[in-house]
Amino acid sequence: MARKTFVAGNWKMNLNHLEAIALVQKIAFSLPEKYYAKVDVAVLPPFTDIRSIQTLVDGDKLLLTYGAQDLSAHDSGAYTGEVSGPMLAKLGCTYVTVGHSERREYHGENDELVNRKVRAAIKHGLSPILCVGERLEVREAGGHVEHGCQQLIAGLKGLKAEQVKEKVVVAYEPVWAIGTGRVATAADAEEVCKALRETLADKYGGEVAEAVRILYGGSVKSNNIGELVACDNIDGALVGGASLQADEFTKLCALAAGGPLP
Ligand SMILES: O=C[C@H](O)COP(=O)(O)O
Repeated sequence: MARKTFVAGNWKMNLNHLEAIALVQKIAFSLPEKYYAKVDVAVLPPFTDIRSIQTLVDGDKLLLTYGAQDLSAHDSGAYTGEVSGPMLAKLGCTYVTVGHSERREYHGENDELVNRKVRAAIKHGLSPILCVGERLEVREAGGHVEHGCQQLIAGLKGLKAEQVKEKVVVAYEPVWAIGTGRVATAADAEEVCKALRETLADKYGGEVAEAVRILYGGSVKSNNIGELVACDNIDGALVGGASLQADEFTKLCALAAGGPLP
């Protein structure tokens, strides 16, 4: 079964709820419905924007989906500042990124916590977008493939093959390519994405490995999305900066769908 291309826009800590509405409206207006047959499109805004986007998507019956950038490992309770899986599910979120390198680096998230968050997401019906990827020194030492595969195994610990197959999305994001304009070559990205898929096959079987979508993230733009999705093991992109501009993001999604440009 062919995997459907997936483009997710990680807005990071940008755009208030009014700006969020404006951006989603522009994307919805610019990307005709026919493209959604070939590409799934999601936006991942800050928590404060999600209710507004839910209202817009439901009201206008938009085909675009949405999710969050993080969730708590806990369901509820005395965890000041945290947002839980049940809260996100109630807001109609489909996806939640887990283990983004900015969470690992600035919030001290380790593989054990990332795994608890992945399991929390699945428990509440959300699809975790599990982010893995190496820092520059790891790549320069030649440890990038092993590093990504280890993070993948640790992040999925305790999950059943069926849960991985049905719910998990993997994003390979080399830290040195995020927000730097320094995109990994398609061959660099494919090398790791292929190894991630082989790791899934070893652990969960070929059927699961063939079903799971593996995205590349790190300075993806309309001028490089084509060569990335042309790779056998790259099923789309987790897009940061370029997802904040409606024209660029729309163009990128259309190209991921195989074109033509709208
Ligand atoms: O989650 C998205 C990635 O961190 C990539 O961000 P970027 O496209 O701005 O490099």
